[in-house]
Amino acid sequence: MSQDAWGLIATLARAPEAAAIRPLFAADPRRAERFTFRADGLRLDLSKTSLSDEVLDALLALAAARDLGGRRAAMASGAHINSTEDRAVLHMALRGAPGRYRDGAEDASGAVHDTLAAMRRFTERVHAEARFTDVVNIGIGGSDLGPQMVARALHRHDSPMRAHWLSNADGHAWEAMRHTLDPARTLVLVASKTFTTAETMSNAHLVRHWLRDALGEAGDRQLVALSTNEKATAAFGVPADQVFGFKDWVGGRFSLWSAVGLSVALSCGWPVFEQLLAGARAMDEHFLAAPDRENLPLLMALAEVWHVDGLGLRSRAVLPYDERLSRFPAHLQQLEMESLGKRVTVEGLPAEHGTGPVVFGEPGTNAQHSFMQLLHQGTTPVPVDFVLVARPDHGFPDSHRLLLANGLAQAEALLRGRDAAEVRAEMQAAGKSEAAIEHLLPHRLFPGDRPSTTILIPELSPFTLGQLVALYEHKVFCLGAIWDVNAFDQWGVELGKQLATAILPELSGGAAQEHDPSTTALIAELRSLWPQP
Ligand SMILES: O=P(O)(O)OC[C@H]1O[C@](O)(CO)[C@@H](O)[C@@H]1O
Repeated sequence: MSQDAWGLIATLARAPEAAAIRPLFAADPRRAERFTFRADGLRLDLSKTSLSDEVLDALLALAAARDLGGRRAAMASGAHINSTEDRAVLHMALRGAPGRYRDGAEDASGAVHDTLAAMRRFTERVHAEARFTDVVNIGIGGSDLGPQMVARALHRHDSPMRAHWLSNADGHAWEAMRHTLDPARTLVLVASKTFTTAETMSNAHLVRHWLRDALGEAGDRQLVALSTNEKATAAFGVPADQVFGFKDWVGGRFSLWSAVGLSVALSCGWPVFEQLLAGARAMDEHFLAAPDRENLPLLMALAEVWHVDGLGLRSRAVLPYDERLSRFPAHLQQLEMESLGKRVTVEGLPAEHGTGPVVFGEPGTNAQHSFMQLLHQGTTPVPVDFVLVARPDHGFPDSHRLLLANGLAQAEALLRGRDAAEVRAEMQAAGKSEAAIEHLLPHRLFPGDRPSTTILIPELSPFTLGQLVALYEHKVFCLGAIWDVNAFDQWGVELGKQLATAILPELSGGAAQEHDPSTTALIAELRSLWPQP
């Protein structure tokens, strides 16, 4: 059944005009309206893609053939859909009402609400005491990217605390940061689901040492752990009442809503964190209840299937036109590529279809002055997600108009392109000679018909950011279901970790191990350039 649906998509994609967008607008004056979808004030415009009614019907049939609805219900019911780790996938329970989601016999959201209450008490006490001005979050991957992205987006000049992010194993990061901090006024969060991640534990040791140097053993009172591994947090010396836990059914890249979000609550305030959860909850309810044809995460996923599998476009750019969302592309890189960068199906067979594309991005307008050249005139189209925010939170309306005009213009330019007649007329009007026109013409043409999606939110609030992030989380779920890959494991990160552990002693003078000749030579040269005792 799903083979037929894939077959139809392949047939539609082979049509000569399959990638064309402008003819679709020409044929349907209502296209913009008909391919725009909404959920609680968030607007998703898919009209600037080559999705036609026929293509969308075929994609919806594929989703049905893949039992998208049944798989979604399985996730919400706490079934162990993360089959390679034998775990449920219940990040929706982190923002659900008590009683809404179950983990076997347990009320999953109930347990979450106990932790939330403890996080709230802790946050409010820290703010009331006003002893700490700064919070350092030590973590990497999902224990850094999500909360960092959110806190950077929602922090204001009058927010309760400053936040700092220590993720890279590179000691230069801590070297640069420590001079900006007063140990007596700094709270340190060690965020790690496993509490074994090498980079995080290395940084945690550096920072604990710094606290103890300045404050003696009392420095440990300033350590807070956000982890599922209580034993390891105790062994590290974190006071038990400063450990905030979560369950193994929270994947790292989906964990910003859990205790891992404590840095958001501390730096931005508890009401901000609560509203963030409320926004995500609204998107969850939309995802669970909206019909397929109006279901925003599913529709975004279907557009991606069309681009990747139908049109062979293996990358996608994310351009938030809002400086506060500067880390949003980085968060999506992990969310999407760690989830969907898989080459075998859930059953372990070779994937028959293209899976996760390369995701990259930068905020606009900066992106326009770096990689947009390739998107406009490179040989392969790169679909773009534009994120626009209607109302700014500053008093510089001219800046905001300039920003929005650019975001809209980029999407328009990708779609309409620029043909020879237009370029020629422009150059003639500028007084160029015919020879110059002929010389420059090919360089100044834009093919157009390059797809983009525009997400418009009325303002960047904790609620709308919660909606936005959950929208992408559910899109990832849908793609995992359609491509038949486990979107919730990440075995691909293991090999490098193991090899690094083996190489480590060699860099401190240990016996040479067996490697490929290139690695052996590099280790030897490093040892001679930076000899270790
Ligand atoms: O929270 P932890 O256990 O330190 O893991 C950090 C990150 O490492 C990974 O396991 C692999 O990169 C991510 O999935 C995770 O977010």
